[in-house]
Parts: sequence; structure tokens; C-alpha cells
Amino acid sequence: MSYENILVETRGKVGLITLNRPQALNALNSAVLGELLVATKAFDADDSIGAIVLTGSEKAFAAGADIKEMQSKTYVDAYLGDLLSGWDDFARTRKPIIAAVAGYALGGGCELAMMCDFIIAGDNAKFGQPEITLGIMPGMGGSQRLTRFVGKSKAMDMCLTGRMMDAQEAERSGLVSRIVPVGELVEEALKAAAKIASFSLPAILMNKEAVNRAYEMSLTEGLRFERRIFHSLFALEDQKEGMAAFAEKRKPEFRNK
Ligand SMILES: CC(C)=CC(=O)SCCNC(=O)CCNC(=O)[C@H](O)C(C)(C)COP(=O)(O)OP(=O)(O)OC[C@H]1O[C@@H](n2cnc3c(N)ncnc32)[C@H](O)[C@@H]1OP(=O)(O)O
Repeated sequence: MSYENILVETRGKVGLITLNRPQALNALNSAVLGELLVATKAFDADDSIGAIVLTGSEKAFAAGADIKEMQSKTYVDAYLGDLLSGWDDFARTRKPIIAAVAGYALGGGCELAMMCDFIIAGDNAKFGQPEITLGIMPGMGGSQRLTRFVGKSKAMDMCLTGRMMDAQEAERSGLVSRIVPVGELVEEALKAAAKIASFSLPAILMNKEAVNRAYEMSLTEGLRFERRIFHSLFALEDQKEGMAAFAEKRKPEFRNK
């Protein structure tokens, strides 16, 4: 597969995807979505990959869904084509994805970052849901995910006024896990992804699944789900290896079994 709107590389056990539509500040059109789905599915299917980093440019992670592509659509086009629903497939990627966000992450760009498992922000990052300024509203999950990340008051503020949050406010609010100097962003995200990828792949995926269930289930159901998949980890050779390595004071050698 040759890509026109993204760059796809591997760094050891980490897949690196860079949004690459600089002329439109990485605006997310259907071609970008199609390529992202091919790349993430390929990394999901590749046993040698344990985690993925998604990034953009220093100026823009992504300035939103492509306004020029959406501009002339009618209600019938949007409804029958189920506009933007393809992004749900991206959010179903099984391996952990870290969003390394520098510059603008607006509208669909902010929503794409929130579909990832966590966000590391460059110190120049700016997050926003400015759809209101275009006479629309978030459509890739912003009203739901942003509210879960930062709470109702800030989510309302951002969706209703369209104002941007800088990296410091985003970290204080729980939207991003950490801030790093923008020049070190991709290396820091790759380091975090390499750390994740050094662990047992089944344990990585089960951790991801369990944390995501916290958004969808009651506490009682979530605790039961966690306990059951926790029990299942004792069927793995990697659990035996991880605990034996601790007891023997050596590094574990996980075999993803
Ligand atoms: C998911 C859903 C439901 C909706 C959305 O996401 S709607 C989009 C939400 N995003 C926005 O409203 C942001 C739009 N962009 C801007 O406000 C500005 O571009 C900026 C503040 C991010 C940066 O301003 P700057 O002056 O530095 O750069 P521009 O000259 O404005 O942009 C450069 C180049 O990129 C094109 N561009 C930027 N954003 C988009 C976009 N979302 N869709 C399509 N194209 C975009 C911009 O038109 C310009 O290209 P041209 O010079 O060829 O016009």
C-alpha cells in the first residue's frame, strides 16, 4: 500500500504514523481516514508491533475534519453516507495508540487525539472544539469524550464558545497525560510506546480493554470484568515468566504467550 496523506514507519516494536497533509494543516478528509485505517489494521495484525504513535507536524496535529470536503454536503448525503462513522473503526484499534500532539488539535483533530489511548502534548499544543464557529457541532465524539476527560463545565465552555485550551490547561484538566518540549515530542512518545511494547502483548491488550470498559460500564460491572480478565492472565506463560523474573531478580523475557 502506498500512502499519500500519512507517513508510516516502524521503530523497533513501535509503529509510527505521521499525518502528512501540511498544505491543509492535516485536515482529516476521507482519504486520510482510509489510509489511517489501513495502517492501523496492518499494525494490529503485525505480531512484531506492540504499540503505535500517531503524530502530526509541529504546527498542527490536525486542524479538524476537512471543512472543504464537508461544505457542500446535504443532510441526505450526511445521513445516508453516515458521515464520519468510519472514525469509529479507528477507535477500535486494539493495540495501544499514543497521540503525540503539537500545535493545533481542533475539532476532529482534538477528537482523533481523544480516540487514542493517551495524549502526550508538546508545549505548543492547542486543543479546541471550534465547530460552533462553523454552525455545526462535534461529530467525531467530541461532545462525549471531551466531557468524560475534562468534565461538563469545561466541555460546555469549549464546545459552546469554541475557545482553545493550551497544553498547560489540558494537562491540569486531565486531557493530556504529560507535556514535553515540542522538539522532543516524538522521541518522548516513541520512548513511552517502546516501554509499553516491551511488555507481554496479551497483558497490554487486556489492560487497554479494561481501562476502556470504565467508560462504558457501571463500577460493579467494570470491577467484575476486570477481575475475570485478571484471572485469565494466569493462563499465560508471560505471567509465570514475569513473576519468576521478579523473584529471581532478572529482566523478564515475554513471549506473548
Ligand atoms: C469533526 C467535525 C464534525 C468537524 C470539524 O472538525 S470542523 C473543523 C474544525 N476546525 C476548525 O474550524 C479550524 C479551521 N482552521 C483554522 O481556524 C485555521 O486554519 C487555524 C487557526 C488552525 C490556523 O490558522 P493559520 O492562519 O495559521 O492557517 P490557515 O491559512 O488558516 O490554514 C492553512 C491552510 O490549511 C487549510 N485548513 C486549515 N484547517 C482546515 C480544515 N479544518 N479543513 C480544511 N482546510 C483547512 C486552510 O484553508 C489553508 O489552506 P488554503 O490556504 O488553501 O485555504
